[in-house]
Amino acid sequence: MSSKPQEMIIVLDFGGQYNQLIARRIRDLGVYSELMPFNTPVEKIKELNPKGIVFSGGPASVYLENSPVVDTAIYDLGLPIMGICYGMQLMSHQLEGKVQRAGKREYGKADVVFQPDSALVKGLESNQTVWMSHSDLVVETPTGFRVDASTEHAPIAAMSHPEKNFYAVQFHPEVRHSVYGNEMIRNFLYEVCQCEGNWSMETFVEDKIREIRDTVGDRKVLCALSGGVDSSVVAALIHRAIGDQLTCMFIDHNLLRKGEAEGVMETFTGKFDMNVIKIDARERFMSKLAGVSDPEQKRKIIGNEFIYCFDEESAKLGEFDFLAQGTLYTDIVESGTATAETIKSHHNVGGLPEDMKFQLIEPLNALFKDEVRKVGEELGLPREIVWRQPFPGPGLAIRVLGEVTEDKLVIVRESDAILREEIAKAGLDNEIWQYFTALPDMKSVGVMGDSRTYSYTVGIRAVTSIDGMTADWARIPWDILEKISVRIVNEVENVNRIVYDVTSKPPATIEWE
Ligand SMILES: Nc1ncnc2c1ncn2[C@@H]1O[C@H](COP(=O)(O)OP(=O)(O)OP(=O)(O)O)[C@@H](O)[C@H]1O
Ligand SMILES: O=c1[nH]c(=O)c2[nH+]cn([C@@H]3O[C@H](COP(=O)(O)O)[C@@H](O)[C@H]3O)c2[nH]1
Ligand SMILES: NC(=O)CC[C@H](N)C(=O)O
Ligand SMILES: [Mg+2]
Repeated sequence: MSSKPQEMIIVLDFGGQYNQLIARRIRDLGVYSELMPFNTPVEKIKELNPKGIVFSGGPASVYLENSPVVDTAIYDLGLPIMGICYGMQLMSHQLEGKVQRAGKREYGKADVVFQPDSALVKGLESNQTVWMSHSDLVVETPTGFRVDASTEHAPIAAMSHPEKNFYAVQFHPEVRHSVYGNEMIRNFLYEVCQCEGNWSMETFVEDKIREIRDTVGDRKVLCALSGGVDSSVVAALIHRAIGDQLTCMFIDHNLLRKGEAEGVMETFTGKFDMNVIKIDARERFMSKLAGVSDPEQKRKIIGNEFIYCFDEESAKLGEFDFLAQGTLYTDIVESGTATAETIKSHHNVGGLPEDMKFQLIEPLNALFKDEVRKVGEELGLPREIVWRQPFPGPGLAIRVLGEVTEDKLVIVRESDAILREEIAKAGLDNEIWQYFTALPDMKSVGVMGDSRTYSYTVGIRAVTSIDGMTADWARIPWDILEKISVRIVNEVENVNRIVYDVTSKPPATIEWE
């Protein structure tokens, strides 16, 4: 499901770190935008009928063999194009300008001077601070292009072909350090692409509802419901679209937090007028996980088992052609794409079995968590669902490092419950984005009641974030950490040591597996 009835800007992805931010900024400026692989066929682009295209940054060098390129037919579509960093270099290279390695690399802030009549800086100051990250440079513009801006080390820091509506910048307008970056993107959207700006969460909801109705017709949809933000929003959206053609299925795989199974059923059967079924799949997940300790293998087993479970259980209820999931863009990019490396296979993307028969409905798959929360608010979902902390589908299985056993699950479940209780008591639950305990496969020596212990260490992880793509460790006050530590060691058996994870993402990730 990716047909877009509205104005759209396509961002072609050349593998840069900030690419997802480009699409994000464009949406924030009121125009729908999606990131797509750089090799998306021109035919597909034409079909989507975008108002313009952005070429993103990326780590490659255009003058080397096998670097990613676009089909040159793209330049003949008559569409505005904006090239950013690698995107600028590519435009220059393919239109027969010249790119070479720079004498001096530029990383970080740079002062750029624009020609005041460039469309990108309409209404803005010509002297600006921008953020650079490159070691190659355009040294000759292609025929018909003009130089729009320079920095000390980059005489061609921006260029354009105004008749063709091609614009290119060596710096990164999508990052906040580029002071007028957002305004330059706005100028590209509204001055160059002549967008109207008809995208908002409200129109997003309307479009998705229409799209779901068109796709589903009178058939039935099974929604994988975890009670988390994403699947709750998906369920509400689909319910609005097709009413009781929707059945939600919540799986208890024995990897849930304390009280979660009961809590989710209570919320959904009490507050919503939806069909929600709980499946007890504790046995089957545990038996499949027995003896497995590799994180990726665990994730794939869980992803597969989810689908087999949905398949078998839904067959008992009738015929379901569609499976709806709360997949977000983050899940997709971390699972690995044509250009992005696999960081971890999210169960709902990289963990799906090849022989799956359902057709997927994933209305949120271009969005980030904070955008999904806005959709949830737009749909009128209760605060406690919209602002719930994320909980991964593979659940406690990726918080018990190595092999998952009942004994170890008890330790994470109980310690997590204490952590959550204390964080709530301290009133920190709205400030901290996600918080949980993890059980590294590690024992150490302690002394309790004059006796030697040789027991497990529990790790506390708490992070602040906006979208889960990057995160910082939360500065929980020491006295609260102390309370949590004392309670866990006293109340959870087989634990004699607590550590606090003080790494951000990157270089770590939020979950430990
Ligand atoms: N226990 C479960 N039962 C049924 N479906 C699940 C379960 N856990 C996860 N899923 C499915 O996998 C998807 C991805 O999980 P994920 O944790 O990213 O999203 P979420 O649980 O909806 O939201 P949140 O990120 O807030 O936890 C869910 O949206 C849901 O469709
Ligand atoms: O549904 C999910 N299925 C998964 O397989 C999965 N792995 C990580 N997460 C959640 O994603 C966010 C980013 O996690 P990481 O920094 O650990 O990659 C964090 O919020 C994680 O809890 C998952 N969610
Ligand atoms: N950030 C980028 O897009 C870098 C592009 C190119 N590899 C350079 O170093 O100049
Ligand atoms: Mg979840």
